Amino acid sequence: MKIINFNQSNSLFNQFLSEIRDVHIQGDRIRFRRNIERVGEIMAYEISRTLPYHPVSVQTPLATAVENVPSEQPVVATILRAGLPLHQGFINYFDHAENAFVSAYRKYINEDNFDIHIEYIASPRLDGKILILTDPMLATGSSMELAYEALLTKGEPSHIHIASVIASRQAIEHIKKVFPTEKTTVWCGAIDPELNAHSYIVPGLGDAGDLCYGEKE
Ligand SMILES: O=P(O)(O)OC[C@H]1O[C@H](OP(=O)(O)OP(=O)(O)O)[C@H](O)[C@@H]1O
Ligand SMILES: O=c1cc[nH]c(=O)[nH]1
Ligand SMILES: [Mg+2]
Repeated sequence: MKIINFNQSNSLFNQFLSEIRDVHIQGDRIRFRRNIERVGEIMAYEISRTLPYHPVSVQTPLATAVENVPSEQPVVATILRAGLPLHQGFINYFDHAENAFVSAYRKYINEDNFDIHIEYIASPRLDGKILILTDPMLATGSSMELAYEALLTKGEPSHIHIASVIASRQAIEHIKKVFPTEKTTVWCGAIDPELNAHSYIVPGLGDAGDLCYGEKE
């Protein structure tokens, strides 16, 4: 399985990620969402380099130009609700993509233990298509695993790109076990070392859904 960690090279991406993490900046909700969207835009651009391309002739006002354009458009899928700004970033660039949505949330049994509930899925057929699964946080990796399981009821994608802002080391190990190695690529902004007792990523960024949209009860 190919794992691409944006933290390992220097670019503007790191500026966006540092603002996303920064407790003194992330409270500016519109900036937080927009920074996550910008991460999605950069990741979409990088993933676009891996697509198949073919040449097309374009009529300019003066003559004909030949340009290479993608031969296939991906299906961009996200996990509600924290995935929405990342998803928006992807479709800002993949503007011809199909879209899929899955809801997943942690239902706490007690302070430290929870089950993940999937209740909603809206997706096109996925057979033979390139699937991009977006979620800003890969903590245990279970939401991503269960969302993928739910999406498989819509067909087998030809390739799966998992895109997340911050992953834990544990989630990366989990993803390696439960996704098909030969056709999965993971793109993440950083791989953090730990999970705390509530299975939050440390240092992480806090609660991505709440930072985007406010607390839920
Ligand atoms: O890897 P995991 O351990 O499954 O945790 C990651 C999940 O947690 C967050 O969503 P959350 O459950 O907080 O829902 P929300 O988007 O409604 O805030 C995040 O967006 C992931 O979906
Ligand atoms: O660190 C984490 C883990 C799960 N969900 C979040 O929003 N943050
Ligand atoms: Mg949340």
